[in-house]
Amino acid sequence: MKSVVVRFPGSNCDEDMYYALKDLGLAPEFISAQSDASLDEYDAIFLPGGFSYGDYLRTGAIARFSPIMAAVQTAAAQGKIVVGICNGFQILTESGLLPGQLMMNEVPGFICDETELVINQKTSAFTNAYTAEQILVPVAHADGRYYADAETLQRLEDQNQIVFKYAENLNGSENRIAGITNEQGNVLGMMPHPERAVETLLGNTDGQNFFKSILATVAAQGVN
Ligand SMILES: NC(=O)CC[C@H](N)C(=O)O
Repeated sequence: MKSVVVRFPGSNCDEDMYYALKDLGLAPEFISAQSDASLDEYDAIFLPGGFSYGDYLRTGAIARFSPIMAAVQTAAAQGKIVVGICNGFQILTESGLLPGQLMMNEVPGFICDETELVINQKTSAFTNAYTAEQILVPVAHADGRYYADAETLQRLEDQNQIVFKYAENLNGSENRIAGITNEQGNVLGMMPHPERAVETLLGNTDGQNFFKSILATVAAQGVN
């Protein structure tokens, strides 16, 4: 398989993401958000964390107009794996690829910590390799409070689109939501950072199975 990490002006988790993908066999490349190239050659597309366009206006609100986003929309519609971590999640909601919105944390301020996540959907494209009920994953955000209207929240619950929930609600997210997919299950956004939990030397490998799940999903689609 081949994967790609999209670099926006202000991305700062792009190298971490690239390292995790490379280490775990997802064969990444980088592409600039300013590119209008096609993403046809890639099986999975990753929008990393950071502060695209300085978080001005609203997080992700400017980045979603980047030239590359047309190809990201196409890839998502084709059923390819599209992942947005943290600022990437914010860009995906602003793009309309995922429902809802990321708002300022309930207690305003930047949270930099590790947090327990409940794996709420074990069979998703992003969690199928996990056997654990909960995993420990780093978080680093000021605008991580997931918000959607009651009808949308009910639909997310009913259609099993809530993949990760916070064990303890650290930012005031509705329904303790930490990560969701689209209806088709191929586009995922999450605020915590699995790419920062893949290295024994750094003391946490709970993120590895996130990437192994994607590898298994792409392999099941018939891609080597
Ligand atoms: N680590 C990140 O991606 C930060 C996301 C975003 N800029 C926020 O503070 O909420």
